[in-house]
Amino acid sequence: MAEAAVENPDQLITSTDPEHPANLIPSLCAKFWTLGWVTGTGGGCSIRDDNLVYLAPSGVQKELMKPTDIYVLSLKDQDPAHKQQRTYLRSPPTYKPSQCTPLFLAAFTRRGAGCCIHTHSHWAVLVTLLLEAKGNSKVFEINNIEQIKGFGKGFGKVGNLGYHDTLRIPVIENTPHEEDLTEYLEAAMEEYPDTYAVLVRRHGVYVWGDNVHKAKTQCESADKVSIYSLDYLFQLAVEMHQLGLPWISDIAQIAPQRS
Ligand SMILES: CSC[C@@H](O)[C@@H](O)C(=O)COP(=O)(O)O
Ligand SMILES: [Zn+2]
Repeated sequence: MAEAAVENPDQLITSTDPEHPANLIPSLCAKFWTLGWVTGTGGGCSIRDDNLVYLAPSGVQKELMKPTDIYVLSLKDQDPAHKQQRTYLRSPPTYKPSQCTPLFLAAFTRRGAGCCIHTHSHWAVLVTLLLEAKGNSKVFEINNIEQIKGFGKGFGKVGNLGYHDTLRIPVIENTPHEEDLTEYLEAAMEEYPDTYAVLVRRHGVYVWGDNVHKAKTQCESADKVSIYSLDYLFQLAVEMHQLGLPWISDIAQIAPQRS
């Protein structure tokens, strides 16, 4: 791991602004820990601010991270021919960068995302297990649920999905090493160009948005994605399954009755 020459690397992670990525990543991960989305060392998130990418270290309890633990790299200074040899503008002294780094970078470079969140949410894992039991299905599909309207139609598209539209999230198989997921995540992005998320079987989910707020909370207009909405849908789907209810239904024909 090489480090590029920057006069004062620590300046890159020093700010009193709580919205600065070096402050936001630890506070988001602490919040995600309370939701069960990051557990132990699993899960995490990364933020891109223009050309700068902020990343957590690997193998640390993500909810206990500090701004001084954060890595910073310059996206344009990475050599696409040598993906494994990344150069960092700023590295904490005793860690390695998150194993999720190449997956986060895929969201930034291939989708222009400003934030990518990786959770180990129970609901995400359970959905992938239910799909495994349903013939190892490679896509989660759900329609006719109001919350679907919270999702944009897709990368570069204007507007949101409608109530009767089908939300599709591809599922990739887990690999023993997180980095090895990258090629499958990239292939899923190609196959499902509109998706804002990729489920990883028996592991969790990667979700991205064009900025941190869109990735995390907003859900009311195009090109916005909500990890909260997504986790809500995963939970709903698991509970629908427990009740014997299908995720895809054909109720578009049923018009509301006026008395
Ligand atoms: C419980 S270990 C989990 C890791 O292998 C991985 O899945 C993960 O999400 C976090 O990797 P990390 O390198 O610690 O950022
Ligand atoms: Zn993980």
